[in-house]
Amino acid sequence: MSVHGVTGEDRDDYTKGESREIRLRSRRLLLQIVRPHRARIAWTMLLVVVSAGAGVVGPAIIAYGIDTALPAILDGQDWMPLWVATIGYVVSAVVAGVLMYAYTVSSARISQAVLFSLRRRLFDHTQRLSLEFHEQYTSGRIIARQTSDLESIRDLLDQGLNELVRGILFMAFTGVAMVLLDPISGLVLAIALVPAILLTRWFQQRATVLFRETRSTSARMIVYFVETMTGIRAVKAFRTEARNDDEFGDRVEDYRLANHRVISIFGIYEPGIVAIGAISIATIVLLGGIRVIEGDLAIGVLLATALYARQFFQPIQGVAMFFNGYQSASAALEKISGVLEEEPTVPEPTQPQRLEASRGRIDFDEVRFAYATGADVLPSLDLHIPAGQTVALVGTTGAGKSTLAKLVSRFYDPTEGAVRLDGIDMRDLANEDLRRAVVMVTQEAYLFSGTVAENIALGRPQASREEIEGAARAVGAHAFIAALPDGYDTDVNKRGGRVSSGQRQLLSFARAFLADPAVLILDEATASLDIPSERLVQQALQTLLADRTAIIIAHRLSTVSIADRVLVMEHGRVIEDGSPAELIAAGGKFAGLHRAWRESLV
Ligand SMILES: Nc1ncnc2c1ncn2[C@@H]1O[C@H](COP(=O)(O)OP(=O)(O)OP(=O)(O)O)[C@@H](O)[C@H]1O
Repeated sequence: MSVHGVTGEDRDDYTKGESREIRLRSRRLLLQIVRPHRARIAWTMLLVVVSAGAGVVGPAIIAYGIDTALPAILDGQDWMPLWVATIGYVVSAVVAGVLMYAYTVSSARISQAVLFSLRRRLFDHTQRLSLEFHEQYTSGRIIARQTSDLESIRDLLDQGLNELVRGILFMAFTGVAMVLLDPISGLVLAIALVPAILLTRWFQQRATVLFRETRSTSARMIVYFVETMTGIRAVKAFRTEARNDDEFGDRVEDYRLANHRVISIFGIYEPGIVAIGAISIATIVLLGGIRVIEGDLAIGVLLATALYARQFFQPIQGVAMFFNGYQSASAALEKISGVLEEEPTVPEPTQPQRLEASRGRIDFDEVRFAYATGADVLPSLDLHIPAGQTVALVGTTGAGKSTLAKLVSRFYDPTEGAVRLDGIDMRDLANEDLRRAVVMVTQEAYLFSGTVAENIALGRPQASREEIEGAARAVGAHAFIAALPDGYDTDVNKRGGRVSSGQRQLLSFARAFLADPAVLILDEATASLDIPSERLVQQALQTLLADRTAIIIAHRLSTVSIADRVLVMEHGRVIEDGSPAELIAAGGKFAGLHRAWRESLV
């Protein structure tokens, strides 16, 4: 099975080769992102090495103070060594502090830069991917990639990595200082390290399982929350609140239990490490004390080794925690690298043909089309639409009307045959020209956050305010916009800026009017409007469709009357094709539909 891109993302039964492929992919991504910061990384490493070194000399200076500086004063009134020890201690502490500050700032800069570029790349790339990808890879998963996945990488970079590097260096330097000062105490510490490592391994293994459980229970909880709230209308309509409460309660309880189990292993691990530390300090003090009494060890060295032993175990928990953060961050990076590996299924041509001013002729030449997941939706379509014609598509649900429209907008490419605009195969057409020539107005008439004017201006970003108003007037939207609290500057998401579904349609018509494409595809909204709104929308439509090629997926038969030509579709084939009057006269399927509609009106 393939693990390319997002395929197999939800599987947890990867073979060794597949896991390796995924690991390599995310490592490649990491290297690409980190490469521009090589110089800063080297500098940051230098800072942390020197600061950890400076942080470790303190106890050694104390040993020097006690064993050398104090006797010098007592024996010969020589205060110099004590001054050296005091100043040395202060200087090392200040140097360690300043370098630590520089290290923290510098490493934070790197992690911010890495996150920033990852975030941007992910956004750019996801946006560029074709509709086919988005129709399969749900928005919930895209959101998870941009939020929780990036956050777990951020956590690792911000805290985990810092602690790991600093902690390991600190332990290494402390261990070396210990061996240099007093090899016997160093040996005690080395022996104590064995149970500490065993305990840490046990903790890590348990924690891996338990942290995975907290992540998946939390994801289940969030998914349920999002699903319920996005489907709030259905929840209200079917009164499912109580059942949802129970379901959500179960998920919260699972999450609580998972957290509880995590806390209980911390309850064993942390005191365990403290106890190992305490026992090793006691042993060092006991063995050292005996040697001090026997005159084999200086008292200052004993104190220093005890201090070293105490600080030796401090970073170990941070290091253990790093590996947990690392696991979730690397899983996140693997998923993100999968999304970034996806290629647009509708690629831009490498040598695009330019089409400065499209006239709007559309040809389907022997087109066969099937979605990646299924059988032929359009088995064989030969359709020619001259420039300027208004074509209405009617037919049963699932007949392939939207699919035909998606091919004209080049959201998909045909499986066989070609779709041409003014004789040019769409696959060869420059993206920019295609987007200018063909505009699709979808059913939901989506409004982005921003003002009414900004929403209309999406059709042509450089349009002036006069042109925006002109477009609104042309489609009959000016009157209601002017009545909004701030007119064209009303925020569509704020109170008072809420617009009705008919008004929403008029705004999307104004947007399309401003874009002024040669070909307009319109997926008519299914929601029925009241009669005055419907009349308004019909009038707006007539203005919008004048002088351009139009393909309307007609859900309202009233719309069909303004079409030059009607195509009746069934199972991906055009079964009737002609002007509305011709089809009514022919007495076929359309005539039947039309009769039923006429009768429903009276
Ligand atoms: N993204 C997709 N992936 C796989 N199959 C799809 C996809 N979109 C549509 N289909 C299938 O293609 C067929 C045609 O769908 P299409 O949406 O073109 O029909 P339609 O005529 O527009 O229907 P409706 O009037 O209900 O919108 C259907 O059988 C549908 O299940």
